[in-house]
Amino acid sequence: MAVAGTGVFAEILNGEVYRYYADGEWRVSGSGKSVAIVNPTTRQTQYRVQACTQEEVNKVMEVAKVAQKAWARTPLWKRAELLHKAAAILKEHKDPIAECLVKEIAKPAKDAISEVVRSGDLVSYTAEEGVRILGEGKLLVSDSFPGNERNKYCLSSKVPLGVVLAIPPFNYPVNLAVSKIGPALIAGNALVLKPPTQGAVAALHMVHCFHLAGFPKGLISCVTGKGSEIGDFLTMHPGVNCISFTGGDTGIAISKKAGMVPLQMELGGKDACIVLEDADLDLVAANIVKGGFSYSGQRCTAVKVVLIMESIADAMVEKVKAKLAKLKVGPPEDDSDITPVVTESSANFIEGLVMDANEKGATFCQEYRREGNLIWPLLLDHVRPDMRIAWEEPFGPVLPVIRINSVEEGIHHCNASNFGLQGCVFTKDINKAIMISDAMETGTVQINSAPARGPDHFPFQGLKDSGIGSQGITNSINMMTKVKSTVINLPSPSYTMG
Ligand SMILES: NC(=O)C1=CN([C@@H]2O[C@H](COP(=O)(O)OP(=O)(O)OC[C@H]3O[C@@H](n4cnc5c(N)ncnc54)[C@H](OP(=O)(O)O)[C@@H]3O)[C@@H](O)[C@H]2O)C=CC1
Ligand SMILES: O=C(O)[C@H](O)COP(=O)(O)O
Repeated sequence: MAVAGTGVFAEILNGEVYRYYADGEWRVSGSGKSVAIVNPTTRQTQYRVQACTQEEVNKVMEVAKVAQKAWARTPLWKRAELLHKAAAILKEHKDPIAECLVKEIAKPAKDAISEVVRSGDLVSYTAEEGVRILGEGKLLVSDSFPGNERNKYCLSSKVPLGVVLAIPPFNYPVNLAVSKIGPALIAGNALVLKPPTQGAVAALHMVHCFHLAGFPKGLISCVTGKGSEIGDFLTMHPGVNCISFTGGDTGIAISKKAGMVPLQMELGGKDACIVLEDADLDLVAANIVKGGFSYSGQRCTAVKVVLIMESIADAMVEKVKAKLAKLKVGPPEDDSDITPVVTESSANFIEGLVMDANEKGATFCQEYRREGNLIWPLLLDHVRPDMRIAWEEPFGPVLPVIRINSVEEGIHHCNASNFGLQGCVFTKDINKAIMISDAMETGTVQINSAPARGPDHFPFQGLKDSGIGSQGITNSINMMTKVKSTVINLPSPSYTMG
């Protein structure tokens, strides 16, 4: 397994501390401080990154603004060419980047590799999509509006915003970074990345792939440091023209602090899985286990509450229990299905929800078991709305089952949530499925499959507290542009072929 910080990546490491990236160079912060990244499995410090200063952020923003002007004059095909290069380098070096994901966020080795490959594919698709949708504009003629002659032509096109600030979360520090970086760059913007602390080194390796591809100096920067320390300075910086954020309710706070800039927010979720009496229970069980427990439930699109008709609940619970018993629990290096959650505080939060459910009488389908940050998969049955886990997002391998006696009850619970990211419904009746999908107040509804963001060109959006705007490659590109109109005024009306 290629080692992080070696080979082509050697220059990003300065002794024990990874450098930050600014003005086309790998640098050591003047703060003289660094941030520890604790391996969730060993609970020992694995890596360290720079704690960048506000002065360094100011410099990065200044340089980004200048670089962006030159970049906006770079032909679309050249922008796309560089993105394809970066994608290829990313995939070529998937092993050391995947190793960082294993060590920083305890992502199972196989999932870590697929995150990097998926990211390369996302960057390439973005390059192609950007050339298509940014290569065309709109022509409007004045006489389509009542009272006008055809003496005005309006040419409108999509132009860059300026400097995009990208802030991805720990659970996809590469994929949810490039899902912002690619669209920003193809649209002609500069990009400042603030990676999550847990996942920062994987992100720095990813940034180096863009550096190796030959992007202009200063166009891409990556500043590291705790979000709680440097985050507000970044999101309220006057040099920022757009913020693309993925994470928890931090995003809600950011949306209240940010200036007059476009916001793309992908936040938490409480994705409901509604199961009707005619559902294929083997399909349901497989999707509940995959959807609820992949990456130990640390996915915003994870199944977070099962709303199942009472008459089939016992049978479904038995099937899920049998599958959960077969999951491998252990370190990410061994490709375990269930690995330690990302931090001790996360594990403590999950435990709090479990204890609350226990005090209020939920049925434990397995013994609750935790060793350090490792929590064994747990299905809680007969969960009631007075239990915190009915509403809160554990972001861990714990799944509540609420038994319902009507579809309306299921839809009501789904819509009573403050979240509105995704949901899913299992039934053989497609008419019912469509009606339920229409009734669920979520950005996406999956019919007969667990929620998922991928494939990455699908629109992906959260309603209510789950987000602002829409991701997915095309929507992200469009969101990172604004419209410019140029109106040609003719001396007199002119009608072609007239
Ligand atoms: N909708 C979606 O697609 C996703 C949603 N999520 C949600 O995020 C949560 C877990 O992810 P997690 O990474 O812990 O989320 P957080 O909101 O804690 O962090 C997300 C990012 O924001 C940064 N950050 C923290 N504080 C600030 C601040 N004041 N200003 C600017 N940036 C800041 C973090 O940096 P640092 O790490 O240094 O604190 C990190 O890079 C869950 O609620 C989950 O549902 C997660 C992934 C995807
Ligand atoms: O942030 C997340 O958790 C991701 O958006 C989920 O992506 P996935 O559904 O493709 O795992």
